This record gives sequence, structure tokens and C-alpha cells, in this order.
Amino acid sequence: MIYKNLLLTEMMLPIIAGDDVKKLDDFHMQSEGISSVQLMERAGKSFVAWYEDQSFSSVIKIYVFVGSGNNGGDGLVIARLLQNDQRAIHVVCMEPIENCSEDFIFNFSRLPDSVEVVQYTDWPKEIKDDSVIVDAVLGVGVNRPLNKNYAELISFLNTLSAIKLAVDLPSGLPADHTSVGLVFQADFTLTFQFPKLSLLFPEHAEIIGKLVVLDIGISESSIHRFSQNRFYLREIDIKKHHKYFHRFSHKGDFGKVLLIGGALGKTGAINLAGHAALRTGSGLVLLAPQIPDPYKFRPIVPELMVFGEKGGFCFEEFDSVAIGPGMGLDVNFSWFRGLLDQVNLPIVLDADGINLLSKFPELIDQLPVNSILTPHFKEFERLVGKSSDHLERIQRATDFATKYNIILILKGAHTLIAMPDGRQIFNSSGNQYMATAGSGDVLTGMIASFLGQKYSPENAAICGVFHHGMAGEIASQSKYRGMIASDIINAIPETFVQLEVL
Ligand SMILES: NC(=O)C1=CN([C@@H]2O[C@H](COP(=O)(O)OP(=O)(O)OC[C@H]3O[C@@H](n4cnc5c(N)ncnc54)[C@H](OP(=O)(O)O)[C@@H]3O)[C@@H](O)[C@H]2O)[C@@H](O)CC1
Ligand SMILES: Nc1ncnc2c1ncn2[C@@H]1O[C@H](COP(=O)(O)OP(=O)(O)O)[C@@H](O)[C@H]1O
Ligand SMILES: [K+]
Repeated sequence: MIYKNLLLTEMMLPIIAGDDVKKLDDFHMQSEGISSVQLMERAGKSFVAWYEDQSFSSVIKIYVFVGSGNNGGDGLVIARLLQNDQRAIHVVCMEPIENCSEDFIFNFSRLPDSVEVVQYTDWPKEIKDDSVIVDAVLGVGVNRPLNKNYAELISFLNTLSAIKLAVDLPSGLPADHTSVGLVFQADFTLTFQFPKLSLLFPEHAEIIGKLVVLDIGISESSIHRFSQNRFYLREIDIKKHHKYFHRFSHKGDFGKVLLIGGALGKTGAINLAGHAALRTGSGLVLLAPQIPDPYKFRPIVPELMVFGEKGGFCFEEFDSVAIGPGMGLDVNFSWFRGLLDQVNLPIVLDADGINLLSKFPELIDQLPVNSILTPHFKEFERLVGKSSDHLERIQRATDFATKYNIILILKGAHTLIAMPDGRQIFNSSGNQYMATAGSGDVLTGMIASFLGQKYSPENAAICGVFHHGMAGEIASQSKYRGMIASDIINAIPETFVQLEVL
């Protein structure tokens, strides 16, 4: 498939299918002239470099469980590199050595005598809580349900309170789809080079723990050869999606934004969106609360203006329009259709704006091309129906975006940006503390702000989603679970500072 904006996403890290990882390794080794054991050594080294930086690196008992393939081989490199006089390293092999991969056998021969090695069948099954467990049993090569020994081991490890680290993937987890069986439950998953798709699925939240992507030196140009339509959005991608303003820029260049929503009892939603738009850089922000007397409405900050004129909106006056935060569903069909009829620029549609589309699906076709919809899972379900799992959900998001030529932002951990040309971009920023009332309204305001600053809809979506997650991370550093949506807004300026987008 040819992507319209390939040059920009070319720079983003692709998410490769599990089956292609071997081909990628082979290609990379050939083009760089390195061997598979060298690549395995790099994988082990990157793991150990990360490990030595952790607070638990002083733990003296480490158990490394190794399967018969190259994931097990990685585990052997890790065991060798972790070995020192202060630590007792135990390796537990799931299979007889002669049944294991070539690179496994090579690394097995390199284990120092000080590392204790036992077969699973001879293992006393004793692990104290103050130990570290390294799971190098199965990685992307898992190809069938776990047999008895593997299932028994993983069930046992899952009962322990020791610190649990998964190498590349928690054992038993398929790389590209939802798990249906038993999987190792990690506290940290250290995955090589790029996140495997299944590591981004909410179904696996309890399995993955904290996700860390370790660079093992495979060049991005090699990875791009195997890329399909999935990408992982990281901090290094963001700068080039921004535009910059010169010394003579005036308020108009920064855009005039209109936010329609805020029914009685929910005016906070447009307040939050409006404040977020200002903090994202908008020149002027007008709120159009859907209440009987808009001029009685008090914006949260004096910089926000209120649109209360009777007789409808004059959309030509605005550089961007967002509809939905706190709007309620108590609006009539012809009013809503009238809104969509009149706007002739891409809009942002959120919350009740989306719920109204679910109520009046005949209006979906009227969305201006490249409009941006930002549903959370429930709103998305109302729009397209129930999905059996996240894999199906992201496919439906893509189908919807391509069918209607819009950008669909499916919100949650690792928010998906589904582009109209079929690309799926998964966000890396953000954390669980963002799951707080109004945090979606903040995102709406940010995206509307970038649109108003004349960013392309694609860039507005990418920058909005990433900065929003990053602001959440910054604010939560001091607030944790006490973070509220306004804290996210207050952290927006700092995201520009940290990304050097000034
Ligand atoms: N660029 C990268 O990402 C790099 C990747 N590297 C690493 O390589 C890993 C992939 O290695 P891999 O291909 O050897 O597969 P892996 O996961 O070890 O498992 C295959 C073995 O398990 C077996 N097996 C399968 N299912 C089973 C089951 N249910 N129960 C029991 N056994 C089962 C299967 O048996 P078979 O089907 O052959 O009978 C085979 O022996 C990857 O995850 C990463 O850690 C790095 O070293 C370098 C760079
Ligand atoms: N665990 C999480 N990790 C990252 N981002 C999250 C997480 N939980 C929620 N978010 C983000 O917070 C926002 C919540 O939006 P939404 O559900 O619409 O909230 P509200 O309706 O209260 O405004 C989304 O942008 C979502 O991506
Ligand atoms: K593993």
C-alpha cells in the first residue's frame, strides 16, 4: 500500500509482525555482516545494561528460566553477563541441551562454572520472595499451547512475589494477537527493538507490567523493509510534526478556536478543553456552552471568551472547531445536522459529538474529510458495535477511518491513531494516572488548538496525542493518583520545553 504521508511515518518505528522478526534478523545480519550470536549478545547486553540501573540490581539470587529457542539463548547471555562474585545465578533449562537452537548451544558452552545449571525435571522448585526471576522460556517463537511442564512452571512462577522480568515477551504470549492461555505475569517486559503488537493490548495489562523497549542496534532502515502499516510514536518523532512561528507572528497565526459543548451541569468539559487549547498555543479560544443563557457562564480563566450570539455560528470566522465535550445528547437532529452542513473545515468530534453520530449514523457521511474523532472504547463501541478483543477493535477503527476518510483516535493506554490511508500509529506517552474525569476534554482542546494553528489534521492528531500523554506523565510525577485533568493542562507548556518545540 502507498501511504500519502510515508515520508513522515517512515521515520517512526514500525511494529513488525512476530513472524517477520526472524526475517528481519537475517536481513540485518546479512547487511551488517554480523552473526546471529552477535545479535543475541547485543540483546543480552541491552537487557543487562537496563538491569544494572534498577533499584533491585542488588538482589543476590537470580533465577533464569530458559526455553529451547533463541529466547532461551538470550537468557543464557543474560545469565553470563549478570554473573559476578556478589550474585548467585541459577539457570533452569526446560529442554535437554541437545534439543536446543544452535545459538542456545553456543551460549550454553560459554556459561561460567559459577552459574548453576539444572534441568527443569531436577529442579527443587524453591524461590524466595527476595529473588529475581528472568523469564527467557518463550519469545516470538511461541507456536502452540504450553505443554505440561511449561504450564506447570508458569503457573508456579505466577504465584511468587519475586521480581519478574520477561525477556522480549512474557512466555506464552503470542506476538500479534490476544492471549487465550496461560502466560507468565511479568513486573517488567523488556522487549527488543520495537514493541510487539500484543504488548499494546489492554487485555494483557496484568501480564506485561512495565513495558521497556530496548534498542539492540538493528537499523531502522532494516526494520522499515518489513513494516506493514503499524508504527510506534515516540518522543524523537514529534519535533518534525510541528510548525514554528516567526517573530512577526500575530494572534491570528496562532488560530481562533471554537469549542461547542458544555450543557448544563457539564460546562466544565468545554472549560477544560478551552484552557487546554490556550496552553497549547491558540491565539483566541471561544466557548459556546449549550445552556439557556451563555453569557451567565463563567470561563475557568479570563483569557477564554464566550460565544453566545443567537442565530448560529459563523464558521468561516474560525480556524478550528471542536464539537462535543459535555454537550449532552439532548440536542435535536436538525440542529446537529445543520452544524455539520455548515462547517467546511476538518473538525474535532469528541464525547457526545460522537454519541450523536451513533444516534444518527446517517450523519457520519457528512463529516468533513480528515475530521478527527476521539472516542474512548465505550464511545467507539456505540459507534461501530462490540469488538471481541482489541485486535478486532483496532481493525474496526482502521476500517472506519478509511471508509469515511477521517482520523480516528481510539483513546486509552497506547492510544491508537487510525489514519484514513490505513496506517495505525500507537502512542507511547501517558500513564494510568490520566484515567481521570476531563482528561479526554483536554485532548480535544489540544488537537483543536493545533488544527487552529494550521497544522495538517494528521500532524494535529499526532502532536495532540503525544503532548497530551507527555503532559500527563509530567503532571503525575508529583501528583500520582491525585492528578486531575487541570494538572495535565498546567503541564502542557513544559512538554514544549522538554521537546524543544519553542
Ligand atoms: N530482533 C530480535 O527481536 C531478536 C530476537 N532474539 C530472540 O529470539 C527470540 C525468538 O527466538 P526463536 O525464534 O528461536 O523462538 P523462541 O521464542 O525462543 O521459541 C521457539 C522455541 O520454543 C519452542 N516452542 C514454541 N512454542 C512452544 C510451546 N508452547 N511449548 C514449548 N515449546 C515451544 C519451539 O519449538 P519447535 O516449534 O521448534 O518444536 C522452539 O524451540 C526472540 O523472542 C528474542 O528473545 C535475539 O536473540 C536477537 C534479536
Ligand atoms: N492508562 C492510561 N494510559 C495512558 N493514557 C490514558 C490511560 N487512561 C486514560 N488515558 C488517557 O486519558 C484520556 C481519557 O479520555 P476520556 O476517557 O475521554 O476521559 P473524559 O471523558 O473523562 O474526558 C484519553 O486521552 C486516554 O488516552
Ligand atoms: K520470554
